[in-house]
Amino acid sequence: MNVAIIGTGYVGLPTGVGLAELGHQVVCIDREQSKIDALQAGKITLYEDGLEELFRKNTKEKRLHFTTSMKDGISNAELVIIAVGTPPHPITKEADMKYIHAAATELAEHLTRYTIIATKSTVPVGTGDDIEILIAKKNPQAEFDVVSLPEFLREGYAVHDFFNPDRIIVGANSDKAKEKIKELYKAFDNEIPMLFVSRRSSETIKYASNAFLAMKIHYINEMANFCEKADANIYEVAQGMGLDSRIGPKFLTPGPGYGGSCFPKDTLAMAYMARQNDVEMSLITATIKGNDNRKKEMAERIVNAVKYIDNPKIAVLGLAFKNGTDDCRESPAIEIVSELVNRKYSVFAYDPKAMKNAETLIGSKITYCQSAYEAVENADVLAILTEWEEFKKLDLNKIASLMKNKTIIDCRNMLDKQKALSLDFNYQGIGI
Ligand SMILES: NC(=O)c1ccc[n+]([C@@H]2O[C@H](COP(=O)([O-])OP(=O)(O)OC[C@H]3O[C@@H](n4cnc5c(N)ncnc54)[C@H](O)[C@@H]3O)[C@@H](O)[C@H]2O)c1
Ligand SMILES: O=c1ccn([C@@H]2O[C@H](COP(=O)(O)OP(=O)(O)O[C@H]3O[C@H](CO)[C@@H](O)[C@H](O)[C@H]3O)[C@@H](O)[C@H]2O)c(=O)[nH]1
Repeated sequence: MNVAIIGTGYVGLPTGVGLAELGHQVVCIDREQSKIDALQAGKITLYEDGLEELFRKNTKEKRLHFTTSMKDGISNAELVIIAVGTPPHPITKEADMKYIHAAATELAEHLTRYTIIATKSTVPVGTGDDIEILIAKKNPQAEFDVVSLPEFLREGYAVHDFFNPDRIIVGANSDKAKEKIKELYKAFDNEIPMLFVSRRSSETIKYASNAFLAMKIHYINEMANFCEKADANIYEVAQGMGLDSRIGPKFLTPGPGYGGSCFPKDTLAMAYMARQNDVEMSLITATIKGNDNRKKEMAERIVNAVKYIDNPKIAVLGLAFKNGTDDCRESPAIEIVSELVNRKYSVFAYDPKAMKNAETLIGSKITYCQSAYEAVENADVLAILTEWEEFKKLDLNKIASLMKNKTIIDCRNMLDKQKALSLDFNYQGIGI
């Protein structure tokens, strides 16, 4: 099938690569010239495990193409996937639809035959209806169906999740459109559950899922606070809870709060939609507030460790919003570091993948180090903010010999608490 994807970012690129690998002819369109130039030159523009290899293979086998031209991309497509950003509106915090509306308007004039327009972007309920109106207005002759095809991939696992999704949700109001989406995923051989629902239900499923997962994290973070006071262990508690199949073991890992480009913005957007529809969603509102407080609490823990020291040095390990990605959007680590910088503390940070992106957000207000050990040298406190596997393997003896004052605030429980205590560290983990 000839597929065009508008928006070649964290969703658009892995989706394009994945669909090409399934055998489709894919054109990825982006308005950012430098991104398309790089991709055309064979340079991958974001880090995702396993992506580069498949990108190279499918480009070489001529199933994957890149362009900035909407005309070149759309005019041959049977299916157009919209994967542009839907960031929070700066004032209302609802999903800002300017990129979606622009994409729909720009694509409309190039529709030359029956085409499916599928939204993979996370979009508010009713967006499919708006897109229909925009396209029909711009190109009254166009024959098309608008489908909601929400994306559930996780950053860092984009390739894995593309090929092994828990489910494919299809919000389609016509049988022709349903058949086309079935054809798109034919290579999965019916092994992935595909749920056909109304377009509005599909749009809601995406927000309902993300808000629920965010709430689960907030819940376990509050439970971790309780465990710290009650001398219980959050991992034992989470394991015990997770054995109940109604609860499940996933998304019960405590930390410094959830971040990323999805949960923070999608919970805000869901809360906005609830207000618009005059529906109370107290759990979502409490989750948003609790998660904001969580990051402040973590910054406070670090400050408390150094507040009586003259010109303390703070070492930070991890800047990405989670492991496996270079993405720092809405990263709890960035918010915590920014709070420390605002309070004029000297921060020395290291992240295996995200330093370049972190620098675009924090600038030169902190020192970027080439390794974890360089960051901890002469430090008065070490704060671990991202759950990179390599932090688990750090040599605590070496850290003890490098630090000036031996305090660790381990917001991801990466280090061995007992070992740290035996080496006379003042060690604070989360919920343990
Ligand atoms: N990042 C994730 O893990 C993830 C997962 C599931 C769903 N989503 C949703 O998918 C959408 C995209 O997210 P993302 O993280 O990939 O965003 P992104 O910012 O990484 O990528 C969006 C791309 O769209 C391009 N773009 C914007 N308007 C355009 C236009 N009119 N024509 C051509 N290109 C245009 C931008 O230049 C950018 O490269 C969002 O709605 C997000 O909520 C994201
Ligand atoms: O038990 C957990 C799980 C996650 N997190 C944090 O939660 C955030 C989000 O993590 P994750 O869900 O793995 O990353 P995303 O890539 O943001 O993926 C989420 O957001 C995407 C965009 O909508 C969806 O497609 C995915 O299904 C959904 O998991 C990160 O800060 C994690 O550190 C925790 O603190 N504890």
